[in-house]
Amino acid sequence: MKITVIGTGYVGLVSGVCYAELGNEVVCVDKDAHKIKVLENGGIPIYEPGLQQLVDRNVQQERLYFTTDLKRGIKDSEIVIIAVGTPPLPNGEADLRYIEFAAREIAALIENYTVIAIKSTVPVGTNNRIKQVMKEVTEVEFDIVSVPEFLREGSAVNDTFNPDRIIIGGESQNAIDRIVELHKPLNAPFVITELRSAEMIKYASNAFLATKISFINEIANICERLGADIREVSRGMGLDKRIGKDFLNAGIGYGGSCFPKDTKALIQLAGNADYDFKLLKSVVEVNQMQRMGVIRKLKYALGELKGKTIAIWGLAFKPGTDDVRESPAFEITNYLLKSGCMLRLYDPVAMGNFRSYVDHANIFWAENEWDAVASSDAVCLLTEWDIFKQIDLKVFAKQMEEPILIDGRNVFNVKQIKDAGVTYYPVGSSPINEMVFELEKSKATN
Ligand SMILES: NC(=O)C1=CN([C@@H]2O[C@H](COP(=O)(O)OP(=O)(O)OC[C@H]3O[C@@H](n4cnc5c(N)ncnc54)[C@H](O)[C@@H]3O)[C@@H](O)[C@H]2O)C=CC1
Ligand SMILES: O=C(O)[C@H]1O[C@H](OP(=O)(O)OP(=O)(O)OC[C@H]2O[C@@H](n3ccc(=O)[nH]c3=O)[C@H](O)[C@@H]2O)[C@H](O)[C@@H](O)[C@@H]1O
Repeated sequence: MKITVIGTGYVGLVSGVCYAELGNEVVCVDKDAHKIKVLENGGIPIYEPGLQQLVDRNVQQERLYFTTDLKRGIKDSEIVIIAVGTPPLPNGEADLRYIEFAAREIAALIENYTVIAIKSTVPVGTNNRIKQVMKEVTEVEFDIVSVPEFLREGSAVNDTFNPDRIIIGGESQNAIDRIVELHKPLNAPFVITELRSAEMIKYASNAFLATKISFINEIANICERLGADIREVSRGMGLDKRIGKDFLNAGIGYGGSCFPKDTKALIQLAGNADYDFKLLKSVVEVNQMQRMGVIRKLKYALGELKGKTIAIWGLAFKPGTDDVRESPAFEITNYLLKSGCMLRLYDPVAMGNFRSYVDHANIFWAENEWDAVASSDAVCLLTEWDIFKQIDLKVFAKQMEEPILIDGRNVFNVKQIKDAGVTYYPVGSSPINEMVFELEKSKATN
C-alpha cells in the first residue's frame, strides 16, 4: 500500500518505518526541516532502540522516504496517517491546533478518495470535528478512521510489531477494511468500534495505567511507615491474574509526554461534560507528591541541603529513551537548585535534551556515572538505565566518604547493599520506616 505519515516524532517515525518494513511504500512528512535533514542524511532525530537499522534497510530498498513537502506523498496515498502532537494547553485540555492544521493541509491536496487515519491521542469527538474541518476545504471524498497508538518509548519498535490489540474506530466499512488490511501482518486482535469509543479507549487505557502506578506508590508510602517491603507486596499482588504484574513498580511517579498530559486532558474532558473525575484527580495529585519522596530522604540523610553536592543518575523519564518531557528529574533538580545544592548530573542519552531546558551555574554535566559521583555527598538514582543497575556497589562505596544512595526506582536488593556497606534509601521499604517515625516525632516536638 502507499501511505503518507504526517509527523515524524516518537509515534509517526516509528509507525512509518514499521509500515515500510511490512512492505508498504511510506512517505514520512514533517514540518521540522531539521528532523527531515537528519533523516535524509541517514540518521534518526530520536533515540529509539532498533529504529536506525530499520530506517537504513527500508531507505535502501526504496520503500521509505522523508520530506517536508506534503504534496510529494499525498497524491497517490491510499492512507494518510496523522501523528502530530496534541500537547496540553495551560488548562490541561489537548491543543488541537496541529492536528486541525494538518487536516486542512491534507484536504487541500487530496485528489481521489483517501482514508485519513488519526493516530494522535485526541479528545472524544475530535475525529468528527476533523471531518467537518476537512469538508469545509474539499469536495473530494474521504473517510476518517481513529487508530489510537499504544506503543511505549524505548520499546516502540517491538510494541509496534507485537501489539496487544488494534483499535479501529470508524463509520465507513471500506475505510475500516483498508486499515485492517494494513495491520493484518501483525497478527493482533482487531477491535472495531464507533469513533468516539476508539478515542475513549486510548484515554481510558493511559488513565488506568497511571492509576495503577499512583496506587502502588501510595501503598509504597504506607509500607515505608509500617515496615513492609513494597517489592514483596507488588510481587504478591501481581501474581493474581486479575491484577497483573505490570505497572506495579513503585518509584518517583510517572513522567513522559503522555500519562501526565492524557490524565489531565481526561479530567478536563469529563469536566466539560459536567462530570467530576475525582479518582483521576487524586492519581495526578499523588503522582506530583511522589517526586518529593527523594527530597524527603535526602533531607533525612544529609540534614541541611544548602551547600551539599548531589549526584543525579538518570534524567530521562524512563530508560531506553532520550525523551525528557515531564521527567521527574525536572522537579527534583529544580528543588535542589533552589535549596542551594550543587548538582552533578549524568544520563547516558538524555543529557542534551535535558540541558536544552535547564542550565544553571551550580550544575556540573558529568561525563559518566562515576564522574557524577566524585565529591558528592549523596547519589539519587532517578532512571533505571542498565549502566546504573550494573554498578558495583563495593566500588561505589569507596568513591564516597559516606556512601549514601537514594534509589528512586528500587534497582538494588538488600543483600547487595548490606555487603557493600552503602546507606540505602529505596522506595517503600525499611529503613525508611524508622526515618518517617523520626520525622513525625521531630514535627510533633517543633
Ligand atoms: N510519544 C509516545 O510514546 C506516544 C504518543 N502518542 C500520541 O501521538 C501523538 C504524537 O506524539 P509524539 O510522536 O510523541 O509527538 P512529537 O512531538 O514527538 O512529534 C510530533 C511531530 O509532528 C510534527 N508536526 C506538527 N504539525 C505538523 C504538520 N502540520 N505537518 C507535518 N508535521 C507536523 C512536529 O514537527 C513533530 O515532529 C500525540 O498525540 C501523542 O499523545 C500516542 C502513543 C505513544
Ligand atoms: O500514550 C502514550 O504515549 C504511551 O504512554 C505510555 O508509554 P510511555 O509513556 O512511553 O512509557 P511507560 O513505560 O508507560 O512509562 C511511563 C511512566 O511510568 C513510569 N512507570 C511505569 C511502570 C511502573 O510500574 N512504574 C512507573 O513508575 C515510568 O517510569 C515512566 O515515567 C503507555 O505505556 C503506552 O501504552 C502509551 O502508548
